[in-house]
Amino acid sequence: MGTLSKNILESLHLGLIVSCQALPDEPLHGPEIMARMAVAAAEGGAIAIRANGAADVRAIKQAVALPVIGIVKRNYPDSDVYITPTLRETEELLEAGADIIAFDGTRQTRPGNCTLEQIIDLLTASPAASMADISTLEEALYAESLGVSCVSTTLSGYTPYSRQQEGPNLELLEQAAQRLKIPVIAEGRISQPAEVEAALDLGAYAVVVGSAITRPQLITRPFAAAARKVRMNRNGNE
Ligand SMILES: CC(=O)N[C@H](C=O)[C@@H](O)[C@H](O)[C@H](O)COP(=O)(O)O
Repeated sequence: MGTLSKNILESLHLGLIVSCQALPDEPLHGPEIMARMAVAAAEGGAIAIRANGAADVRAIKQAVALPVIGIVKRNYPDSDVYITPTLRETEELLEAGADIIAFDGTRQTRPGNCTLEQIIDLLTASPAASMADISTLEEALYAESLGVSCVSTTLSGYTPYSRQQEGPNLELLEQAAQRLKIPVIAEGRISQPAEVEAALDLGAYAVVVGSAITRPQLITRPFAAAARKVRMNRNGNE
């Protein structure tokens, strides 16, 4: 890792990273909207932004003076791996100027003949830092052995063999933080400020929060459900 990417990684320490992502089927899809979302996150105190797609990465880098962690979500017919699955997506993010590039760090089969090792080798030779999105402790240890800059617990609950649970997998986070020498980022299903604090106390280098801050269609649901509950109770009692 070069000095620049080392400094960027260090700037994340004990901070909140906000994931600003909206897929094509989501109401807030589009680089301009995601750039405004990133400005709002920066105003709120985020120290870095995680973003999907080269266009969003470019727009966000123009809008805020924060490091950007880039991914490209792309589905291929021959693989379940969809977060920066091949060298093609990795190159798109390098061209877009992502400071840190995150990718599926599991050992699942990738599209084409691409391997995890190839992606990490490309990033190691690049100016960007690398972040392996893992779902188990074994994957975290393996990614570290391949020379990644950091790992993130992003994929816990999203691979068929990892622990499936509603909230964040803080146990995986704690174990990885104890065993690895590189930074371990907490990411996935963190929805309360107290969980951010808990993750940092358990050894997280930094914490990523996405949906709980940047997906208003999901944030609305529990409020609407609370109103619906009252409505149903009242109607039932009338
Ligand atoms: C599994 C997967 O595809 N995770 C994606 C990775 O970038 C995003 O959809 C998540 O929003 C992000 O990881 C943050 O997590 P949460 O939105 O739960 O705070």
